[in-house]
Amino acid sequence: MGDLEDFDHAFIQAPEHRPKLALSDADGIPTIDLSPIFNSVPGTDFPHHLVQQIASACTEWGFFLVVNHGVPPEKRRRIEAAAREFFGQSLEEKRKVRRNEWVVTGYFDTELTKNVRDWKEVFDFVVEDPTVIPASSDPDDTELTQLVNQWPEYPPEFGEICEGYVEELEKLGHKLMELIANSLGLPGKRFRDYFKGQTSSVRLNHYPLCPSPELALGVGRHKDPGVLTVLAQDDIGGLEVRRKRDGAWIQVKPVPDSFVVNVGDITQVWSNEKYESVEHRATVNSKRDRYSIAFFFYPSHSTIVEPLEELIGPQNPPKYKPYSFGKFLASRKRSNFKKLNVDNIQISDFKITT
Ligand SMILES: O=C(O)CCC(=O)C(=O)O
Ligand SMILES: [Fe+2]
Repeated sequence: MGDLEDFDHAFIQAPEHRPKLALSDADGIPTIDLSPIFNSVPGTDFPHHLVQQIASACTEWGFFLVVNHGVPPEKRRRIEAAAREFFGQSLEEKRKVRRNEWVVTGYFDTELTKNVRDWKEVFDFVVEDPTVIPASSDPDDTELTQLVNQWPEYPPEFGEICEGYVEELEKLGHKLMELIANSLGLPGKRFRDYFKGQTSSVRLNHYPLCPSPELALGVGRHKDPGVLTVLAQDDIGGLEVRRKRDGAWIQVKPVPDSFVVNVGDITQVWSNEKYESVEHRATVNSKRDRYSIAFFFYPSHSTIVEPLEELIGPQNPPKYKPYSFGKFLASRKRSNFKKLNVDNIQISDFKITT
């Protein structure tokens, strides 16, 4: 991206999607203190007030911040430093671990979100190495394939640092899902088995300085397709969330040592829309570049995603048809390369319309 001379038209958002000065909502995105979960007796439900906070954050915003989350600060600092070292290299070096048609992990700097280019460069890795997913999106094809990581030579120990971070994020992800389960009136371990053979991944984002931040976005508006996303953002700011109440874009102010959590599309389906996956985007700026690290918590490829049976009934019929998460992933992966001029597969494709 650094080799851009003039402002490339591929990055220009349609006027209605260009970032305006986002509102800040003083009592906006809630901050939730997770310390009670480390003090509660294993095997018992979490304190009622904590579960209540999760329920209202998920219902009203689909987004919340967590503090006292149990992730050791040094593990976060190490991966943040490693990301800076990695992205600080020449494009030639970074492209040595470039994503390609066969290896979907590694470095990538030409992502399109809704067919407009994002002002960013990323490095992706999978949590389970290898990760098993279907070879194709064809429902009759039972062949599987493996996603493997590719690690750069520099900085040294990059792979170990990333793995050390993810180990902690996975623990946090499970805790958050226990809280979400309780908040839906379900037992804490309700979601656990879906993650055996998880397809989770991590994306290191770098948003370079942008000469025309009013025309482009670091990431265009989108929803996350997984169960849950846990984001570490630096102190620059730029993440914006669509407020459910009125559709206004609200900034998520950086809070040191916090993580931003949002529920993804799978949680929307599982909860039969009690919780919704909310649109978000990232703006860029011309003064300071920005970094973030997203942990995408995804279930096993064999998961059939559908509204949970405990949450549906005659008064609350299922709003979605079951779909295979593996086939969904395979279809997304294919569209990354073919760049067909159609939207990615979405959960709305499985919505039951009455
Ligand atoms: O970097 C950010 O603030 C948001 C990133 C994001 O939404 C994503 O990677 O899915
Ligand atoms: Fe996202």
